[in-house]
Amino acid sequence: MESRHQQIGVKERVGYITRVESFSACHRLHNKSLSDEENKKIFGKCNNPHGHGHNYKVEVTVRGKIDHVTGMVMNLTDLKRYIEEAVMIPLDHKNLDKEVPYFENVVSTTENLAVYIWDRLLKLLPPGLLYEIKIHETDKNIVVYRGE
Ligand SMILES: Nc1nc2c(c(=O)[nH]1)N=C([C@H](O)[C@H](O)COP(=O)(O)OP(=O)(O)OP(=O)(O)O)CN2
Ligand SMILES: [Zn+2]
Repeated sequence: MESRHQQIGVKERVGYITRVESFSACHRLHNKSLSDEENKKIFGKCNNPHGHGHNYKVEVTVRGKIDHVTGMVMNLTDLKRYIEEAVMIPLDHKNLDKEVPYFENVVSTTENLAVYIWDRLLKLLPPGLLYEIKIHETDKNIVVYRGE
């Protein structure tokens, strides 16, 4: 069904808005179902038993219609609250493998971190808005996940 604005010929426009947050965490790349030798071979220095840390930067992008009344896809203040709940509270200053139950049996790669964040945000955001999670693990290592 056409909205009132479509009926009177006002063009519907779609926008993408992004909120960026940073958090610090430590981890170790290790798969419990593999031997120590296999883990060492696959993950190399990142399998060091004492772990290592990152200052992760997360970019959360939502996509949706720009509302004619508010001028917004969604209020960035609301997005900030959702990211606080889905990302900052569970992950900031945490040992991912030991303090985040999800990673007990899931290797804490940045790909899996992006899936974790996607799944948590999907439960909080209004339906159909979440578009992309981009994580900068380092300045050189960047992962994108779009829910596929
Ligand atoms: N596909 C993936 N590969 C790797 C991941 C990952 O999450 N997904 N993670 C790591 C390590 O966690 C590691 O911290 C990255 O190390 P490194 O490549 O050494 O990081 P830098 O780019 O900062 O190092 P430079 O020495 O400056 O190149 C490994 N692989
Ligand atoms: Zn790492």
